[in-house]
Amino acid sequence: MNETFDVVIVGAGTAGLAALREVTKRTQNFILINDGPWGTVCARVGCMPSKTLIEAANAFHHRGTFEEFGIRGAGSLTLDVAAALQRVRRLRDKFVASTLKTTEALGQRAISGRARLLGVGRVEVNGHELRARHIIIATGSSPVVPAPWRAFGKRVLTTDTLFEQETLPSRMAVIGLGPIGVEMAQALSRLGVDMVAFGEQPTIAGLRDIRVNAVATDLLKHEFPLFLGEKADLDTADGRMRVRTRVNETVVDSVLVSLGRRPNIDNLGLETLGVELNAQGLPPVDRHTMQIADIPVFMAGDINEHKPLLHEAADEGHIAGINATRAAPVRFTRRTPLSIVFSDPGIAAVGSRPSSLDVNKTLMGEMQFKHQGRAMAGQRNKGVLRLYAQPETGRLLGAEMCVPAAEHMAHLLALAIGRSLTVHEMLRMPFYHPVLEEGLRTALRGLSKQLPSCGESDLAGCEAFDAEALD
Ligand SMILES: Cc1cc2nc3c(=O)[nH]c(=O)nc-3n(C[C@H](O)[C@H](O)[C@H](O)COP(=O)(O)OP(=O)(O)OC[C@H]3O[C@@H](n4cnc5c(N)ncnc54)[C@H](O)[C@@H]3O)c2cc1C
Ligand SMILES: NC(=O)c1ccc[n+]([C@@H]2O[C@H](COP(=O)([O-])OP(=O)(O)OC[C@H]3O[C@@H](n4cnc5c(N)ncnc54)[C@H](O)[C@@H]3O)[C@@H](O)[C@H]2O)c1
Repeated sequence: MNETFDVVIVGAGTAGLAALREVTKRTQNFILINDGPWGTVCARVGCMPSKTLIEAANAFHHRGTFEEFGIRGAGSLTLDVAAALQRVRRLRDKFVASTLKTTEALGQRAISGRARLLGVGRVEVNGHELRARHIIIATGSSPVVPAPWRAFGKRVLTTDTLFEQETLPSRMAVIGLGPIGVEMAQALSRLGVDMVAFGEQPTIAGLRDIRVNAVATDLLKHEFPLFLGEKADLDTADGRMRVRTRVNETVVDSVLVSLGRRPNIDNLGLETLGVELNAQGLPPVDRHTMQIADIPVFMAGDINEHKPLLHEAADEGHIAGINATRAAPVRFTRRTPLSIVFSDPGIAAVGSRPSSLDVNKTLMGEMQFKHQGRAMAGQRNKGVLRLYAQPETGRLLGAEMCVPAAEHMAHLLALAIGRSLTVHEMLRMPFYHPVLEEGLRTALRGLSKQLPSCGESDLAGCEAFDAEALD
């Protein structure tokens, strides 16, 4: 191929597909290159199969609430693990098929192969050199597995292999308690695996608020042993796999390694771009344009390590796709930070993180869900929600939580924070009764008490009854 393409997109994950959508609106002179299976990490081995497995685990786990509801016979319910895993793969295949529709229609403009950059405007794939006016790099990330651990073969699982299992081992360890470790350790435990989990940090699931972290870790510890604050390593004891920390050791059949993910940059040729690379081997990327330095190369999605989340990858592909087809890049305002971990209760963080706020200059509001009426009715009365606000203006800055319906609460708060709403403006919103959001209102009222009071004719000043049935 001697022609020069307007755009070459490297990587057909969520970021690459979002870029493709924008590029195809502006030019048909493009190439999309993908190494390995098509269908995106999200649909194949990420968000979707993990959430499908979690749903099965939670459905079975809820039998533990039946007796209290007066439903008898829960003790005789059994789980067909193989069938649950088959369902994960069946749905996974549908999810993957839905992502393939766009790329299958591309014909020769979609190339399977491992791309390597040869310089600005030059990409090599399958032994051929392609020329491009603009390049979008969206090669994603892969699970970190320490080299010595690979010697354990199939006994070491990652989320790349977990959903392919026909059945589950009896005893497992999860090592690494970021979002993936927490979600999978709880799900596997609820599916009947004898679980033990290890995290190097004192916090789990990316939480920064130590009060929320304390509640979240305590809730998980009721389900399986959790060892925090120590790095774990693997070795062998009498031919069996052993997980060791400085203070603990335990023998398991298998390990799910969730130590984090590293950008797919091996042999990608980033060094040929003529820009300085950081210690991780990554170039500087402007998160408002997705451009690398001032060269016609863009980098979107998990590869750039900004925020390895699906909606951020999609936004970054969108930005890169538009900017790779323009003479001068447009600067985009990024969205309010939002992350959700699909544990039960859910864990979420919105807006400014407590670690970035001056605690002496920030108001804190808190709600413990133990006494929240609607949560009690559904046997979901666990967890804590914490809100942060600016004292001078009463503006809501951020929130962290481990509460029932965290995913919905977090979206409501993201809207409020994105619109710069104040505590009193939020308290003017109607709160239906009885809903879990009344717990959010209690936390807002806690903040309101620390602010100058609103006028007598203002419904934001309507106070709590301090009664489980009414708040
Ligand atoms: C288990 C798990 C659960 C998750 N759950 C959630 C969740 O609930 N919510 C959420 O927001 N996020 C979640 N994520 C994160 C989310 O899946 C990612 O942020 C997102 O998929 C990243 O998309 P991407 O386009 O950057 O990369 P990918 O989808 O990984 O796409 C990159 C593509 O580039 C290809 N490639 C790599 N190198 C080359 C090369 N040299 N040449 C050509 N092609 C190449 C890869 O093979 C791949 O096909 C989860 C991730 C995992 C692993
Ligand atoms: N619900 C979601 O949004 C969701 C779900 C899953 C994944 N993701 C995305 O995928 C990314 C990767 O997730 P992750 O959980 O694998 O990575 P992570 O980097 O968030 O967490 C990995 C954890 O493993 C710990 N660790 C590393 N080495 C260790 C050792 N030897 N012993 C014990 N602990 C060790 C680290 O300290 C860290 O806390 C996340 O950052 C997230 O953006 C999102």
